[in-house]
Amino acid sequence: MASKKRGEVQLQTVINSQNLWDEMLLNKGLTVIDVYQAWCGPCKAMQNLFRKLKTELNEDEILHFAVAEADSVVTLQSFRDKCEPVFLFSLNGKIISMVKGANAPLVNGKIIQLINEEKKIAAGEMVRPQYTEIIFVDSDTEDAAEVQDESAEEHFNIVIIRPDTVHSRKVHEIKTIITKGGFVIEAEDKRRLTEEVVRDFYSKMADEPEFEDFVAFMTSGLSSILVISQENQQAPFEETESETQAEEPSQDYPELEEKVTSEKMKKDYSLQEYLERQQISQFCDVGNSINDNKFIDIFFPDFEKIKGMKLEKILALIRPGLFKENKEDVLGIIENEGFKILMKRQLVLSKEEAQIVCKEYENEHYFENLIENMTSGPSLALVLLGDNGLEHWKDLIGPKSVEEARTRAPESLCAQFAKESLPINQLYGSDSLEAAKKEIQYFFPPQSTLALIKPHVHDENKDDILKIIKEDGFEVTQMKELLLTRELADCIYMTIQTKDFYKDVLEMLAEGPSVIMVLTKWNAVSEWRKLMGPTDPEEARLLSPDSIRAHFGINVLYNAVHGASNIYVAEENIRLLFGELDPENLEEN
Ligand SMILES: Nc1ncnc2c1ncn2[C@@H]1O[C@H](COP(=O)(O)OP(=O)(O)OP(=O)(O)O)[C@@H](O)[C@H]1O
Repeated sequence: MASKKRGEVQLQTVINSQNLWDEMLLNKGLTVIDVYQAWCGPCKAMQNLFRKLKTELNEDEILHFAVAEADSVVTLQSFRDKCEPVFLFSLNGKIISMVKGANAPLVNGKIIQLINEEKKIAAGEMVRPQYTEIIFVDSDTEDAAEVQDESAEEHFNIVIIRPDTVHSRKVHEIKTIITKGGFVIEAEDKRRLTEEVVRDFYSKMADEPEFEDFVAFMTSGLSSILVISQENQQAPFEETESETQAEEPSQDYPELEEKVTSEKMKKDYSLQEYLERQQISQFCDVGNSINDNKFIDIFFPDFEKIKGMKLEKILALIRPGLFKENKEDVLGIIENEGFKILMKRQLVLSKEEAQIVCKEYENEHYFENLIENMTSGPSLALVLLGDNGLEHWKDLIGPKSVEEARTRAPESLCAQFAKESLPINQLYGSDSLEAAKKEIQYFFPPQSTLALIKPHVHDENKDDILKIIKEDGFEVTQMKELLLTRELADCIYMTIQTKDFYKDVLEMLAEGPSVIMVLTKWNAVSEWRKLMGPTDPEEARLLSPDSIRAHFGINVLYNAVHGASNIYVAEENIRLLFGELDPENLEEN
């Protein structure tokens, strides 16, 4: 190590015994520990970064740096005889993170993130996150793989598609361009961003003169949020062996930073670069990878569960014979198999409809009989959503004929629920995803309704209501916040203008902005009225306890939500508040 100049404050505490390690754990705040081997010394290249951070952050009370010799500290025995540098992050005595390799940008980002969090926690602005403590195990054992290594973590990018782009219905187009570029959309949702989230996500722009207007714009309507990963992507920041070996202790930090940064930029930048090349970067914003995990937690709390899933929507049909006798058994099996029933419709098929769902039997001698049977009583059409839904449903229902099912797939629903009257599978499923799309459109033609969340509903309850709406299979096609003028209120509440209580309704609407939405789903007008529940929340709590008014309504005036009374009013109000909507591909956005 270079000799210290007289008077120079020591940057890193040296830990070369277990006692000193235990003492270090008593540090308040964050301690960044460079674990080194006696034969090669600590990572000189990173010392410049630490020096810079120490000066810039000026947080000596809560930011400490240390070097620890793996051979002298029992706790660090799993790091002995390794040539790769390792950086540990100890927060108030607990090792909560680790970076392998001299990855300057990652270490830099981690320190800034943890120090900012410590400051916010001290100021009472945030609750301390639940970090998992890293327990070191001998690297020769299999358990070693369980140690959390930030450098080898999977990385995902958050992309926010701006409200004006969602409003002009370009989301589908943008998603198609993104997937054509080899990127995978791991999760997506549409929501109105809160001011806090916008300020945090776009914090780099905070000093720009028009930032306040930008915040107002970004919170004005629905944004579309995507989590993106790149197929076959090498984990970002993961260094190859040659890169690691090239990092000699004698190297200068600026060169190293440049090398690692350019590596980071190359991988991290590719999505941004691709969006720019495709000329769509003005419609959407890519998060910075240091914060992306935090925003994934905010937007998709169950991301760990859904990532990697191939959620597919298909049309399924329970034919008349089975519907009549075993409907409940089959619905139970469907739910047990992990499918979500998005829509359900009991209908007596027309001849034309029966031909669609019996196409695979058109050359069979019993085809005429089959069509007759199919049109003789009610069937149940379902829209199912499931992981790998298309194949899963095909496997579950089995072959198209009972004979084949009995020999080849006796466990299948076809064999289990065979009816002697017809030799065919009593269950139908779409043959491909393209066919599913067409069939769903045919059997469940989308309809739109106007919905409103009234001004008295608190922000957190608005989010809960939106969640309920989406879980009920509605697509939130449009959304904005608006203070309803007398003129607009008169149009929305045309039928109650002569009632005594109308003046109370006007006063209630004038209390603040309402959230105005276009909700799209099959039979949307009546489905939304069903989800809202009876006008009076008291009655709702008795008769429809799961309804929105039962949960969020206070009294008959402050009853949380409104819905158009019929399709004509819905269409007229949507036109008034949002202009003409393209009826094509309503579910595509
Ligand atoms: N008796 C009343 N006193 C005060 N306000 C009322 C009363 N009846 C209805 N309202 C208010 O007027 C709104 C419109 O009344 P309407 O009879 O059309 O009920 P609705 O169709 O269930 O509700 P909405 O039209 O809001 O979906 C109600 O949502 C409620 O806020």
